[in-house]
Amino acid sequence: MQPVIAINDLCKQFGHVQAVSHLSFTVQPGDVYGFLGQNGAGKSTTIRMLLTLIAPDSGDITLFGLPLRSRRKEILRQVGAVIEKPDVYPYLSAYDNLRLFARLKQAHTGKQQLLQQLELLGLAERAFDKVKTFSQGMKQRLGIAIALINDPQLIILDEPTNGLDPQGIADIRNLVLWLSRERGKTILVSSHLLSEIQQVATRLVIIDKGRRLLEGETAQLFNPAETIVELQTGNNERTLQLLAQSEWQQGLQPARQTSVVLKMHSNDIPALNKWLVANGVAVNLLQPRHSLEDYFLQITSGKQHVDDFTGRTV
Ligand SMILES: Nc1ncnc2c1ncn2[C@@H]1O[C@H](COP(=O)(O)OP(=O)(O)OP(=O)(O)O)[C@@H](O)[C@H]1O
Repeated sequence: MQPVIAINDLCKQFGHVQAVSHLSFTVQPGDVYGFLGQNGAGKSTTIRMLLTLIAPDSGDITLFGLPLRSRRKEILRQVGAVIEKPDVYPYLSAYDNLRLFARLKQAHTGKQQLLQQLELLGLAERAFDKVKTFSQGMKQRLGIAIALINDPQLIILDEPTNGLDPQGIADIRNLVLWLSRERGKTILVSSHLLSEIQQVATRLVIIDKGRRLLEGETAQLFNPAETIVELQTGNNERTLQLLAQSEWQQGLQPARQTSVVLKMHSNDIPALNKWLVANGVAVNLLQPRHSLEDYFLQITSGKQHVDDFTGRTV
C-alpha cells in the first residue's frame, strides 16, 4: 500500500535550535496518526514543512507517493489542514466564512451543500451567527469544515483540542473518529496530551527535541496485558505479603517506597479490587497506568531517569 505521508530524515534548524532532527515516519491510508510531543518538540515545524509553509533544510517528504517539492500544487489540493487557531473571520457568519473559503479554493459548492457541511459539524443552528460569538470549540469545528472543502483525502490537525473545554475536546475527538470511520479520511493529528491521542489514534509517533523517540500501533503500545497498577493501602507491607502468597504474585513488581506495584491485564483489575477488599485490605489508591504513559510523562517532564517499574533507563 502506498503511504499517504512518508517523511524521511527530515531536518530543520532555526538559528541554534534544531527544531526537527532526522525525523522519519510514514502514515498509511485510513490511519488516524497521532503526532505527540511536549510543547516545542517540533510538531508544528514538521506540519509547516508538510504544508510547504517552510522549507526543510534536508530530508524528503512524499505525499500520496509524489515528491512534495516538485508536485506541491496537485498534492496540496488533496490536503485539508487546521494549524494553530483556525483562520476565520470573526465578523462574518459561519456560513459566509465557509462560502468565502470555498470560493478561494475554487470549489463550486452550492448553498445547500455548504449548509449540509455545517450541519455535519454540528454548526447548523448557528450557521448565520457571527463567528465572534462562537466558543473556541465551535471555531475549531468551523476551521475543520473549511479544511474539508474540496473533500481532501488527508486532513492535518495541529493541536485541535488546545484551549477547549471538556465538551469541546470530546466533540473534536468524535469528529476525528467520524471523519476516519464514516468518511474514510486519513488524519494526522498532533497533541501534547497522550490521553487525547490514545483515544483516537490507530498509530502514533512520539517526538522530543525534534527527534523520533517511539513509533507504533496504539493498541500495541497500550497492550492491556501490560497494565501497571499502583496500589496504596492502609498497610502496604501486609498487602505485599498477602499478594506474594496469592494468585496475584506473578505480577508483583519491585515495590516502591509508598506503594505496591503489579503488572497485570486491565480486565483483572475489578477482581483484584474485590480480592483485596475480601482480604481486609483498606485500598486508598488503585491506579492503572501503561508503561507508555510513564514513558511519556518522563519525556514531558524533560527528565531522563530510571523507570521505577522496569529499572530501564529511559
Ligand atoms: N520561526 C521560528 N524561529 C525560531 N525558532 C523557532 C521557530 N519556529 C519554531 N521554533 C523553535 O523550534 C522548536 C520547535 O517548535 P515547534 O513549534 O515546532 O514545536 P511544537 O512541538 O509544535 O510545540 P508547540 O505545541 O508549543 O507549538 C522550538 O524550540 C521553537 O522555539
